[in-house]
Amino acid sequence: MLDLPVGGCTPRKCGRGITDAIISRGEAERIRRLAEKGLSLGGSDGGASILDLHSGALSLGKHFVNMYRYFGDKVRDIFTKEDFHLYSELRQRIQQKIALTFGISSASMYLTKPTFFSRINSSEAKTTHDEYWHPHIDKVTYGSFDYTSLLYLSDYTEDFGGGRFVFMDEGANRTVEPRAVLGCNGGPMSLFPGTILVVSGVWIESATGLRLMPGLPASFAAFSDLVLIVLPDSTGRVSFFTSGTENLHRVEKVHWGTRYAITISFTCNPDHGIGDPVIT
Ligand SMILES: O=C(O)CCC(=O)C(=O)O
Ligand SMILES: [Fe+2]
Repeated sequence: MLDLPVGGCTPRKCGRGITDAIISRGEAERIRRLAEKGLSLGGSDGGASILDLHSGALSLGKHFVNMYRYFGDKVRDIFTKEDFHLYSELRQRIQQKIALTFGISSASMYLTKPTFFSRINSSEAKTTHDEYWHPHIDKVTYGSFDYTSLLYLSDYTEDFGGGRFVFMDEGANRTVEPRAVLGCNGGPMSLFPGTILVVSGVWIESATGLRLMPGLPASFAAFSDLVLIVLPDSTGRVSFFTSGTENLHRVEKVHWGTRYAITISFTCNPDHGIGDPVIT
């Protein structure tokens, strides 16, 4: 295995990308069923539940349990080896896509924690864990992240309303000292042509080339060149970005229905790396 220093991984250019071309709808639906099975064992009393196959963390009421300990053999009955194999396969594909886009070595990035499924509905928040809508910077919130990816597992307007992902560029520019920029060594921000291009909308890479994201208002470009609102027609879509202050973001409140996604995160620091989950 190629063992590059962090120099081959740490973002030199900050950026964002979005693609529908690496994970099929069918694969996304299969992985959503895995999430549904796992989350059916628990679930938050409020609107936001998580399931982390790595640590076993599962929302339950107002708390979390380790589902591997709490449910024991029952967990082994509901997840199959194929489920875990698919999870690992999709993770690898996303990792390779990020490496290719940012010009780094896939072997120099490591999966890190937390990497988790999220299920959000419109129930009222019961604890702060249910408050998923706050603007945040992943590297600040989670520490080890260098690259964040989000795999969407349900469809905006079909399965749920509200719940769009929003990059908050103006806020980031206002509140962040240049010196405090994390993660991209002060380098420029890239919106990758061929992956994402914000001129009069958001262009998404698909199996047949580029296509304009459906469902955005014609007035979208008037917002700002850099504020992206990512979601419509989303099952199987992967959004990925550098995790520093350049990518301050939030999720709108979900108004109806249920929204599934998975946050898959990568670090350049091998000490913070984690392995794929295994069924024991
Ligand atoms: O689900 C999303 O669209 C974003 C989730 C997020 O921001 C996070 O997990 O840090
Ligand atoms: Fe985030």
